This record gives sequence, structure tokens and C-alpha cells, in this order.
Amino acid sequence: MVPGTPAPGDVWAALHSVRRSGPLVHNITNYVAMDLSANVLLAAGASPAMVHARDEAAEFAGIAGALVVNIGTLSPEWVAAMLDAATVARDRGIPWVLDPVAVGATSYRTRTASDLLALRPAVIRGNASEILALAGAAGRGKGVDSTDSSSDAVDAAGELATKTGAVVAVTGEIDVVTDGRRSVQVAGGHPLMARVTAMGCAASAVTGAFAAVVDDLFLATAAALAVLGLAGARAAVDAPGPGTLRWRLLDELHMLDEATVLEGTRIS
Ligand SMILES: Nc1ncnc2c1ncn2[C@@H]1O[C@H](COP(=O)(O)OP(=O)(O)O)[C@@H](O)[C@H]1O
Ligand SMILES: Cc1ncsc1CCOP(=O)(O)O
Ligand SMILES: [Mg+2]
Repeated sequence: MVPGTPAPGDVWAALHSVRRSGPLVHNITNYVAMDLSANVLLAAGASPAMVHARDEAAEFAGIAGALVVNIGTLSPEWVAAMLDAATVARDRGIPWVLDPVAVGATSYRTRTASDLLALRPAVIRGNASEILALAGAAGRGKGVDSTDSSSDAVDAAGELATKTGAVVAVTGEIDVVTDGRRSVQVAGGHPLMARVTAMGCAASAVTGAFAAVVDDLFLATAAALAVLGLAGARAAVDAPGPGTLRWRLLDELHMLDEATVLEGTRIS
């Protein structure tokens, strides 16, 4: 195993920490994702709050354990709130996660993502087409969905991590996490997860919860994705379709215990 690769015991310790501390996770996320992200955070043991008004976003970021900024449904008021909140998080050392939904699809998204990048997110989590676009490659996504596989975006993720100082996670069939120096693959999950809207947004939200309680953000990110992937794989067993997977995922996240995490974590 490469030195620095999170072990199953690290993943369990991280989940245990989330459950023990119940961190407040401030989300400025899209209309589609609000419900699933909040429920996934609760099932993981964190306290979600979806707060996007410009009048309060900066103040709220200051009391949170982590901030998650997701550009899925944009408007000028929301962008201003995102920039205000991310500025507070940066200035106070509160870890914040950027989910660059559909970056590259329009110049508004690309400009907004670039303005947010300048505020130094601690973690960037996107699908392969989004990470490629953010790293400067021509956008090949289909709106919010990826048309690339994570393996196509490994180099782009490494370059983005080095350039921004963020931990970068590319999700898909295999999740790749890198800080530019260390890089791991997190296996797990299930193809049905990609048939549930806002599952990637939920992955970013859970990453925020782990980043709030684990100092090593590389470990926090890998652990969050391992836990979500494990819950997703278990939820998919005998699920006839995405509807069943969606509700079972919450139950599986809630029920994950030490033995299951130690047995089911696949990080290499
Ligand atoms: N083919 C797949 N096999 C296993 N897990 C998957 C697959 N596609 C997506 N996932 C999982 O679903 C979650 C959402 O990822 P993804 O679909 O890449 O994000 P997005 O919704 O932003 O495009 C991640 O945890 C990822 O690991
Ligand atoms: C469908 C849709 N449209 C705008 S945001 C959004 C949700 C995207 O969620 P995810 O990136 O997790 O698939
Ligand atoms: Mg997404």
C-alpha cells in the first residue's frame, strides 16, 4: 500500500468522529440537491443547514464547522452569497468544499467557478467532465452529467490540486482523490447511484461533514467517499431501481457499523 493511503480503520475513525461531533455543515446548494444533501448529512451524523440568502450567508458560514458551495442552480444573488460565505470560510480557516456543477457548460458557470476558486476551496469534488473543465480542458459534459470517466481526469485532478492547493476528488465508477502529492482510488458505490439526481451533490455535502472533523483533508475526502460508496453499494443490493436505492441509502448510511466499514472499505 502506498504510504499515506487511508486504512479502513481511518475511515471508521472519521465516521465515528462525524457521529460524535455532529458538525454543523452550511450548504449553499442547488434546489434539486437540498433535500438529499440534508438527509444524507443527517444519516451520516452531521447537522445540515441550507442557508443561501445574501443577508445571512457570510454570518452563517462563520458559525459552521464546514461550508459546501454548489453552483447547480445559479443566480446573481446566490453567487454573491457564495462569494461572501467562501470569503469568511477562507479568512477563518473553516474548510469549504466547492462542487462545480456543470462548469464549462456556460460562460456564467465557468466565470463563477473561477471566482470561487480564487477563494481557495479546501476540497473540490466533481465528476470527470467537471474536473476536466475546471482544469482548463474543453468542457465535454452533458449539462450536469459526465461524459468522461474518472481515469480520463486523473492528470487534470493532480494539476488542479497543485495549482489551487485543494484536495481534488473526481467521482464516477471509481473515485479518485488527490492533493497533488498523494493520490488514491476509492472503489465502491453502484451504477444506480448515477441514476439518482444530486447524488454527486450529496457526496460533496458528506465530504464537508468529514472535513469539519478530520484535519487531514485528503483523508477526510477519501473517507467520506468510501462511506457514501459503501452505503450506496449496500443500498443497491436487490434494489429494482433508483427510487429504492435513494431511500435505502439513508438507512445504510445510518446503520454502518465498525465491522461493515472495516470489511467494506476499498481504498488503494
Ligand atoms: N458507475 C458507478 N459505479 C459506482 N459508483 C458510482 C458510479 N457512478 C457514480 N457513482 C457514485 O455516485 C456518487 C455520485 O457521483 P457522480 O455520479 O460522479 O457525481 P455527479 O452526480 O456530480 O455527476 C459518487 O459517490 C460515485 O462514487
Ligand atoms: C439536475 C440538476 N440541475 C441543476 S443542478 C442539478 C443537480 C445535479 O446533481 P448532481 O451533480 O449531483 O448529479
Ligand atoms: Mg455533480
